[in-house]
Amino acid sequence: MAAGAAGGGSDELKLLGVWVSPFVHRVQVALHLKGLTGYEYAEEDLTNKSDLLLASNPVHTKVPVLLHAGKPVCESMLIVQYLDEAFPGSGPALLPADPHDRAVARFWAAYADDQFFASWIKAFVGTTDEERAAATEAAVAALQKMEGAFGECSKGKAFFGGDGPGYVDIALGGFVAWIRAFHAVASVNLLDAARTPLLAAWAERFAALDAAKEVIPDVDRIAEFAKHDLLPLLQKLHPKN
Ligand SMILES: N[C@@H](CCC(=O)N[C@@H](CS)C(=O)NCC(=O)O)C(=O)O
Repeated sequence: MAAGAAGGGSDELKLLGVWVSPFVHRVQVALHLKGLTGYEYAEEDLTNKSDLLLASNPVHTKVPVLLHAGKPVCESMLIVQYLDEAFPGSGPALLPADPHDRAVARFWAAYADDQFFASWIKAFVGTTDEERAAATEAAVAALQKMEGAFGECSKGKAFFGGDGPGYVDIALGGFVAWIRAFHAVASVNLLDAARTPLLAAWAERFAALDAAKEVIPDVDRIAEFAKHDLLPLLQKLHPKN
């Protein structure tokens, strides 16, 4: 996929992913923003992982993995940082230049995973209504904190990264299509404009980016996956949970 003009050494890039993964979408959006669109994409079957995935990410055996000239980089947000460092001349910098702003951006990107996503996933996999409701509430509370972060990071501009999307936009933006799919499937709008007006407007802007439109699949397709395939897949991958 994603043929197009190979920019700055992107012909040496290979991405191992699955089409529906928000973590893979982060990397695809970052590659697009950097103009590194000539990479090779390999779709994984998580129930039958390729030897390349197992060898490239032996610790977690998860996607995304980015191979650059054959050398693997694992973990979506570490891959985004790597792209900034390995391809400084390609596209805009995704992390801020100022060291303190960078630290703040890394803090909120980690928060999106450790607080927002970690709570929200239980709204999908929770076994009781109470568990799922508590998880949804915790996910909303995390987004309310990120509403405050938006003001701090954007300094009144359109994105966490300022005038254009950056590191935190990619971190949270990777989840926007899934948040919309969750709305469709569970009838819960996590990005309600009454509760988090800045983030609700930001999500519209993020979803309208070419980089997002070109790499992130339709919400309906993700919603179908969430409805029918997510739990069986997770049970197959992690039978003891
Ligand atoms: N923290 C990782 C999370 C990646 C992740 O959870 N990937 C899932 C797909 S969405 C996966 O590969 N799961 C395979 C497994 O659990 O065995 C990142 O940011 O890259």
